[in-house]
Amino acid sequence: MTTLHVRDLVKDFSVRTGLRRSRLRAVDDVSFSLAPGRTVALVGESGSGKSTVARMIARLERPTGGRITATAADGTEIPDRRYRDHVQMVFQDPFASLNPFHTVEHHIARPLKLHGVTGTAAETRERVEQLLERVNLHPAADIAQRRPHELSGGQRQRVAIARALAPGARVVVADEPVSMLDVSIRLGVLNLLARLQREDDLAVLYITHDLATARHFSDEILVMYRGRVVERGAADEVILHPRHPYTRLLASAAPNPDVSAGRTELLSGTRAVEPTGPGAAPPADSGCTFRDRCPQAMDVCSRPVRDHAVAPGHFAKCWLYADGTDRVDPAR
Ligand SMILES: Nc1ncnc2c1ncn2[C@@H]1O[C@H](COP(=O)(O)OP(=O)(O)OP(=O)(O)O)[C@@H](O)[C@H]1O
Repeated sequence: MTTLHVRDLVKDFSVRTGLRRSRLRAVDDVSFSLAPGRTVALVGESGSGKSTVARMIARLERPTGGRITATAADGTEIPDRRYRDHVQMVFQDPFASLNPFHTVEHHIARPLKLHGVTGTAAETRERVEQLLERVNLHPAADIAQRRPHELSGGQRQRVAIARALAPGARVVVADEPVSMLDVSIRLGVLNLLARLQREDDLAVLYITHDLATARHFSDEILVMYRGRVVERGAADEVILHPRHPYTRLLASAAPNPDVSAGRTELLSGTRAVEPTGPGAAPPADSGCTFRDRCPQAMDVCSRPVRDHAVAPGHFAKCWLYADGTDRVDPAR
């Protein structure tokens, strides 16, 4: 059992605008925990900082500030050298994440050997086949000898998932794991992740644009806008009763997220309300980052805003709720 703790995470990038260099705060003071058996969804439009959070968790980017730690069931911190045994990533693009020159077996055997999971060649081969069976790739012995171009996108993503599990990972960060796949196979891959999570009690961070699958596959949702988590709470609560004006805008731009309404709607995804580009984020601590687009902006919104409780376990980083009441939805 491994729990991931993300505390006060900040990432600044240096960006060139013409001849000048400026600082872009891509991730601004983000904190959350990923507990065993739980899925947290990180949602938001393009450029909100979701992938940067994922890349820092996967240690592909170094944080400018804050801390990411993993702890074992007894609360002791996992040492740096063992962090990658516990925390693994599934990337968006199954075509780019597998090396076209290597077989499936090579891709999965490598982490098994690197992380000391298996010793002999026979052991490794057996474990590779077990992992392929677990992700429903049959016949495993045959799939193991194929190269990525001989597999469909969905099969490749299953290989990527098997590879992530190979070191015995307990925390899986899935960054838009189905957005590049054919709509008809997305649900199968998400259901696979959900099953593996249940079986192994994994902690999963599911990064997506899609509010419908975020609601269906996660326990908790964090909504990011321009680097900040602007709303967080239980998945149903955030989707059915969004409080931050940005979440409301996202929800209104999304197809009906009622999962029972049917598979087509569940899979159709949300469109970005408006892409945010480099340099779009105002300087840190200069008030609400959404105020220039917010239909309910007030003078006070230029002042730094903290999380305000809007319901038990449900928070919005919004001045509308500063006095503890919901001025927008008084019925609740
Ligand atoms: N290496 C980099 N150098 C400079 N700016 C970067 C770099 N990586 C990301 N950014 C910027 O940081 C911001 C957040 O990007 P990020 O990719 O994390 O967003 P995202 O929410 O994951 O978007 P998408 O859904 O499109 O992947 C964007 O403005 C992006 O242009």
